[in-house]
Amino acid sequence: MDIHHDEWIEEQKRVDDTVDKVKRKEENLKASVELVKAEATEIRKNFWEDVTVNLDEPDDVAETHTSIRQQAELLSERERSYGHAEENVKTLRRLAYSPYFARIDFQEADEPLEKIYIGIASFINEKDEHLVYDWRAPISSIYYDGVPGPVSYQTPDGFREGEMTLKRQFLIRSGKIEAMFDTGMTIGDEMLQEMLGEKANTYMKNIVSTIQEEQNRIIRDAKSNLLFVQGAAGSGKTSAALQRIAFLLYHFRDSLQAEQIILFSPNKLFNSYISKVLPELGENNMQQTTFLDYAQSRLGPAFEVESLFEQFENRVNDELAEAVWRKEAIRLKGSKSFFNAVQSYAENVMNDGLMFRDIRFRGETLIGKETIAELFYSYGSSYSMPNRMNLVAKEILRKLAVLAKEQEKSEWVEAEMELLDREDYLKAYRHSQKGSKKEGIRFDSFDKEKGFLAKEIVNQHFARLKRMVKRYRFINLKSQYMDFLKKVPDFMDQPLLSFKTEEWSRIIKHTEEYMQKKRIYMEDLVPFLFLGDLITGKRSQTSMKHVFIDEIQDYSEAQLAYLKFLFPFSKFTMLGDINQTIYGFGQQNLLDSIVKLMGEERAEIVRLKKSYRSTLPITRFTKEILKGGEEIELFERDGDLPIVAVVPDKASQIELIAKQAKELAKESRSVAIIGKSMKECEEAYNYLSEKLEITLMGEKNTELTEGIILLPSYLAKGLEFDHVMILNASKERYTEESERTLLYTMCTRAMHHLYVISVGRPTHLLDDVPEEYYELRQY
Ligand SMILES: Nc1ncnc2c1ncn2[C@@H]1O[C@H](COP(=O)(O)OP(=O)(O)OP(=O)(O)O)[C@@H](O)[C@H]1O
Repeated sequence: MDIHHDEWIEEQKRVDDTVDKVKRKEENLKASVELVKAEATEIRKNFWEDVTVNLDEPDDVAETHTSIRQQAELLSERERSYGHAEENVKTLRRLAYSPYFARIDFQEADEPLEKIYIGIASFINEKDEHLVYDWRAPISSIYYDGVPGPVSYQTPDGFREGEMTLKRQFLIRSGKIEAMFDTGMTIGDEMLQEMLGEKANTYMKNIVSTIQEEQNRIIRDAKSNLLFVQGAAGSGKTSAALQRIAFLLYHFRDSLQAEQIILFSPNKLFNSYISKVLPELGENNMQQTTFLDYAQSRLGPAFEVESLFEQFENRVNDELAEAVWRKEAIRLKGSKSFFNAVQSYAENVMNDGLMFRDIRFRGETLIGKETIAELFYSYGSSYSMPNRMNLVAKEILRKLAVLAKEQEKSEWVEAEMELLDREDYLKAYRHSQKGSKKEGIRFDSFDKEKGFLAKEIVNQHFARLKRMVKRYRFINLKSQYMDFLKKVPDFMDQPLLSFKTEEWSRIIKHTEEYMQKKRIYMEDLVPFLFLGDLITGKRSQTSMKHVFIDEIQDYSEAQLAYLKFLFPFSKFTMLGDINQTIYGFGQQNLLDSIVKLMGEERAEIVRLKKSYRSTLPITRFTKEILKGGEEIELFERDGDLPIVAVVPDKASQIELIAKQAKELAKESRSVAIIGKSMKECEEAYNYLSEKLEITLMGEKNTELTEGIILLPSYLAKGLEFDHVMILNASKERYTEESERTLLYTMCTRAMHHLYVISVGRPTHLLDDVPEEYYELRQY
């Protein structure tokens, strides 16, 4: 809709006026930030002068303690308000750049017309008038949900109704209106076109100005315990999830902190890719992790989890014998029945069969595993598991104290005492002074000195044992898990899928061998940790209020069940696309199994069908790679046809990529060459790096690099690039039907240009794509 020139001038005047006020406030705030900063520095500098330190009498010690605490509190209060004020300055700076992106005119019956301007944060003038409303304020919801005409929105005091007489969108940069549209639609396409036509960045941007109606449902849902979003590639799942976090932090600002929200993302690159969205909206980032990292932290140093890289490479490089048996093992160990079997088994061993370790010292058994087992079973099953283990640990520690005493007289202690050098001796001596009320205590007899030193030596050696006991390391979890694997058919509520006994024994053998190397397969991670948690009674994370899981289609049922177990009181938001499965757990009815697993009554399902990331020709092409991709809706954005380039050999592939990538890089800093596996990428890198400036992204990389990058499919998950080139999508390279979703995921990373290169005949997965949807180039 055309907007009259006068009106444009009027609006620009209002922008100028708002920016002016924002800048003035920023200046004032900056001055007070400096003041608070100076105060904090002063307190820190004079910390010890301003506290009363006197340790003569117990009363003085208490007073000193209080004085230090008060001073520390004062300091942290100042530092907090400094941090807070600095955040506000940053928000004001962003508002000065672009104060708002929308205006709606709203009229309630018998009330004057209100002009509501909406931006990334609210801005109030000295007369307490809202010059800008936060996009999350209740009234702003009309902008996202409604079209001009009768509208209503919910406030904490109930519904308000009225008429929206105007809906206007702005694109403002550096205080200048660059574009302005009046729209009769929910969110006008012109604005969206503007946004989507922009170039990719190494960081994701926020979408507050153009949130779509169905995305808004995800963002503003404050009620559901389980919110499940099934959305096509590029439909804005991740974007909506992040805006949702910002919304929740605003809506529940008195009761919800960013640390009480955790997001599980597919890999570390993705973590950094999304890390700026919330800070840009003036919010702190939630906790962010990958399932692997999270699990590794629960596992501790005893085992190292198979990396993302190994997991994928082992499976896709079919020449590895491992690929064959693992597919089935992964399916089984990731099933809910298997997870349930862990629980039944754990209940069973509460009565009999728990495995312990001897507590050994200097090659001898101090407390035998049988003794520990006896001790454990002496506490009946009426004790809760955490209590029972706690009591066992206490009893072991008590026994250790007695044994330590006995050790003091042993020969090895004498021998060590003789070997003590002056340094060690002094250390022991100083230690003897610790906690002593009278300073300057002396070893007044040789025996006393000897006795003391002996005790010190034994204590030092026993400290490690005590630590292990406190961490329940007397439980032999590894053997227990192996025992479980052997007995699992007895605990499953359905037969072991297609396994024959000897096949199952082979899997157990492989698992054991791997664990002997202190490694653990990804599919063993959940059953192993869960078994450990049930046996030790480890607590789950009850304080987490929201758990977000992105790329849910790559989670097994067991992983999901485990997350539910870990976060029993959390609300879950899950985002996924069954068409982007790359690990192939084969969950066809992902949604059904999730709802069943989570057992949620208040479950909400939102489907996002429209794909925004790519140009229309790219989406049309990628949609055809899928069987049953009809559900995906195209967003009208012009662009070139994708190119399928057939080259005769690998050397010509390298030549072509080098040439094309150089061309593309001239107009964009975001060019990605995506290979199926890392092995393939490394191979290409060896040649390409001689011809052009290129970065190979590996598992260790935690940040996306600008320019031309080379990365394997599983690291490209969730990311997007202006231009994408797919490495060798040939008939030989993509043979299996199950790789359809993998190829789809890779191709859908492209925003503006897509090149699929094939050495020889392209994969059959492209057979159904109509010829007119791409340009075929034979080299
Ligand atoms: N309402 C919107 N306004 C502007 N841009 C949008 C909107 N929704 C999505 N986008 C853009 O579309 C692209 C894809 O979004 P996003 O990565 O959130 O999708 P996704 O569903 O998580 O994708 P995938 O599953 O393929 O990883 C991003 O560039 C995002 O900025």
